[in-house]
Amino acid sequence: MIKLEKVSKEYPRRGHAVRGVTFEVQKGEFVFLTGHSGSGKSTTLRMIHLAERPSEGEVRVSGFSSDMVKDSDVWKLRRRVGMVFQDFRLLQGRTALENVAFALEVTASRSQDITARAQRLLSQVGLAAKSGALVHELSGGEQQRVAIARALVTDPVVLLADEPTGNLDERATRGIMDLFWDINAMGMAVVMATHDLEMVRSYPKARTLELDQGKLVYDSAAVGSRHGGAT
Ligand SMILES: Nc1ncnc2c1ncn2[C@@H]1O[C@H](COP(=O)(O)OP(=O)(O)OP(=O)(O)O)[C@@H](O)[C@H]1O
Repeated sequence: MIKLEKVSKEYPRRGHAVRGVTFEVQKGEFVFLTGHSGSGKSTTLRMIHLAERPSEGEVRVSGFSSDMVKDSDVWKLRRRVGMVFQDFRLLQGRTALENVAFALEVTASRSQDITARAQRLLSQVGLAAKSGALVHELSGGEQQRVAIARALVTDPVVLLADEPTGNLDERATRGIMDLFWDINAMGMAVVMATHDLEMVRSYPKARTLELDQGKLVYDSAAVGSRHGGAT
C-alpha cells in the first residue's frame, strides 16, 4: 500500500536528509518511525504525503507513484493519506466543528451533510461535547483530536502523524495514543514519527522502523521480532 524504493532526499546546501530508504507498509499496519532529531523522519513522512518529491528512488502510495503523479493531481493522493502534526495546525478563531466542516467543504462533500458528518467525526474522536468550543478554548489533547477528526474526513487508507504527542502531557498522550489504536483497529494504517522510545516500547505490537542520519537502520518486522522495538 505504501512502498519506498531506494528513496533519497537531498536539499541544496544541506545534502542528504534521507538516503536510500526502502520499506513497505501494508494495509492496516501500525508503524513507528523513530530516530534522533534530524534523522529524516519528517522528510520521510512528507515524501509519503508527496509534500516533497524524492531526489532519487520512488514513493508509491495507494496506486500513486512519485515518478508519475503531476503536481496538479497530488490532491487525489491526499484524499487517501491523512496527516496530523505536533502543532495541530487548526484554524484559529474557529470552533472544533468549523475546523472539521471546512475540511469537508474543501473535499466537496454535499453541503447538507457537512454539519452532521463533522459532528460524527468529532464523536468518533471523543469530542462531541466540545464541538462548539473555539480552538483556543480546547486543551492540547482536545486540539489534537480535532486535527485527527479533520484528517479522517476523506476516509484515508493511512494516517501519517508527525510527533503528534510532542506537545502533550503524559495523560493526554495516552488518550491520543489510544485513539490512534482505535482508528488502526478499524483497518486504517498508521505511520507515526516519534523520538519517544519509551512510548514506542510501551506499544510492542507496533512495527518499528528506525532512521539514523537518513538511513533505515532497523526494521522490527525484518528481524522477525514484533517485541523488540528500536534499540
Ligand atoms: N526544507 C529543508 N531544507 C533543507 N534542509 C532540510 C529541510 N527539511 C529538513 N532538512 C534537513 O534534513 C534533515 C532531516 O530533517 P527531518 O526534519 O526530516 O528530521 P526529523 O528526524 O524529523 O527531526 P526532528 O525529530 O527534529 O523533527 C535535517 O538535518 C534537516 O535540517
